[in-house]
Amino acid sequence: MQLGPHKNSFQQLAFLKPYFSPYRRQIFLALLALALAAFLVLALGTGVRHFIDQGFLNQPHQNLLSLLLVVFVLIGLLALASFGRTYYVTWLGERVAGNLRQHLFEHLLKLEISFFENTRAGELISRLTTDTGLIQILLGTSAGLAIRNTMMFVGGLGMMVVTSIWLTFLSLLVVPLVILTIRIFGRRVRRFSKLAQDRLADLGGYIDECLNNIRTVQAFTHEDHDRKVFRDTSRKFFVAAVKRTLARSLLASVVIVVVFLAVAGVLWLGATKVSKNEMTVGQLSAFIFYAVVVAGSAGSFSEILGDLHRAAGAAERLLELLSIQPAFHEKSISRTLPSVSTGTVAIHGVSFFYPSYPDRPVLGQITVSVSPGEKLAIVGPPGAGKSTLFSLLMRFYDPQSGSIHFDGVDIKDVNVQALRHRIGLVAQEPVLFSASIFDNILYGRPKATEKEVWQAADCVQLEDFLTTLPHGIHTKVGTKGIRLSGGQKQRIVIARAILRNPSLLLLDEATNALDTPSEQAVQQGLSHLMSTRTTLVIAHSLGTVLNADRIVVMEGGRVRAVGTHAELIGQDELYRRLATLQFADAMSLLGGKALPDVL
Ligand SMILES: Nc1ncnc2c1ncn2[C@@H]1O[C@H](COP(=O)(O)OP(=O)(O)OP(=O)(O)O)[C@@H](O)[C@H]1O
Repeated sequence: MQLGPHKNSFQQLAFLKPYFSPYRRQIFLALLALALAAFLVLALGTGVRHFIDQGFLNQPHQNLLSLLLVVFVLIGLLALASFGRTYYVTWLGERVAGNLRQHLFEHLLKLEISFFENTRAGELISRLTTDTGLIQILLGTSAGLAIRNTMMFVGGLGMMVVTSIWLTFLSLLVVPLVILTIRIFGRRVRRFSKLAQDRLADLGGYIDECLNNIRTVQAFTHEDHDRKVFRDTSRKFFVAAVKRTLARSLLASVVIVVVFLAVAGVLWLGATKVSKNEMTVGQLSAFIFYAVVVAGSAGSFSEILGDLHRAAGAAERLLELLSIQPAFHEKSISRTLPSVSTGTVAIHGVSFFYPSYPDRPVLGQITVSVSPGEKLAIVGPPGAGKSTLFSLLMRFYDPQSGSIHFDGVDIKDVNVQALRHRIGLVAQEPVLFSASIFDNILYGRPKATEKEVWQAADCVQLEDFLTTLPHGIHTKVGTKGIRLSGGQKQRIVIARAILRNPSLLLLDEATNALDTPSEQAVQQGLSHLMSTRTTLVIAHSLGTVLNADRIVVMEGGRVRAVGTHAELIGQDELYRRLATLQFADAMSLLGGKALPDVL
């Protein structure tokens, strides 16, 4: 699934509405503080008028002190209101952006595997951090400014009318000019904002891929190439960001020039009126004060609009993510798994192609049944579809035809998490998180006790290794377990599966040689894990196929033969070839005899 373009408009910001609903009290307090701050600024204008006309010009000694006192009280209240405004508006911005981020992350966790195959993690990280950051700036700063300035604009305009209707009329002539400027430049700001954000996401994606594969980068001395690609990508972002900033700066400066030219014109007209005694100095001063307030508010709208356009671009990108439907709907759940799990699997007539390659069938008419406690080995040449079968059992994908039953129930009818809860997948490549060994094992069943974690670690003979570590089982393994050897990693992921205690084990067997103590421990761990549950194992070693109850031979997405090792060696040409090629080393070691129980 590709993240595609979306219609861009301020209306998209409306998706934020539900995120505000739990915070009515804070919204009320923020609005109250905003209204009070705006009212007080406007009241200052009247203060200025009386200060000049009565206090300063006419009776300087009588009223000056009391007027000054009133102004001080107003300023004190203004400080209080400004504090409330800043605090509550910022609080709301942080809270809503945090909740949005949480919602997006939860949404991502529900999306199907194929989405992540087509979207780079770095791009998603950029959306979750930078884009929600832009929304946070809008809500935590710009929205407050917008409301305050709207109040000041409307209030200031009202006071201008009260002070001099004629001068107000003249001042308003400038408004259509301002609106036109905003429309012309605003569109450009929005376009370049989206572009800059897209380029930033590309940059994030590149950093993510490069740093995650740093060993390959260094091993292939790819640094120079990566430096160049990064510089080019970075330059594209810079160009887009500069275009955005240019459009934004032009918007701000043109609006400010237009507005303040108008103020200067009004000042000149007002001065003429004062000289003709048609207006008092106090009135003109108050008018100018209000005109500056109104002009300042109008001027700041261009800045706010810039933020709004940037946030609209971010909202568009976040909506693209949110509009992607999760793979599984609760509505499709019509059955529950039986309370006692036997681990039976019945695959019937399953055909499948990957959504990204609809013309390339990967599995065709697969029918296999696995009884409770049975060990079924799957063998076949590379690309036969063995791992794909595991992906279908895990419901990472759904087959286009046929059905898969687990514990007697069609897996399409049950809750996908309940299904996965009963399955333990041990992948060929051990996946570790940058946490301690203890936490990596606990990942299998987060509610397990410490004793149970230790028991799982004992099953894979981790004890000796743990004593060599500075913090024992609580030693951190580094990013992706970089500080551990391949065998140590494998033992930890097996311990994790042991702790999970699934009724069905899907094991993509590691191909490592079996001649070191570490790998013997891996095999013992696997043997412990397989002994008490239904197991499907993609087999790469002779030991595994010999110990399996049955072996399925796959080729080109189809089941070619099923039987025991002895049966297949006699009957199936491909199996014979696989056994002689793939298991040749082990067979030659034993002179062609069966291996002792290693599993
Ligand atoms: N995510 C994917 N998207 C598209 N095609 C895929 C995907 N994963 C695997 N394939 C294709 O599906 C086919 C079967 O792959 P699969 O990994 O199931 O084979 P396999 O038998 O497990 O191979 P191996 O033994 O090499 O691991 C291959 O042709 C592969 O290219």
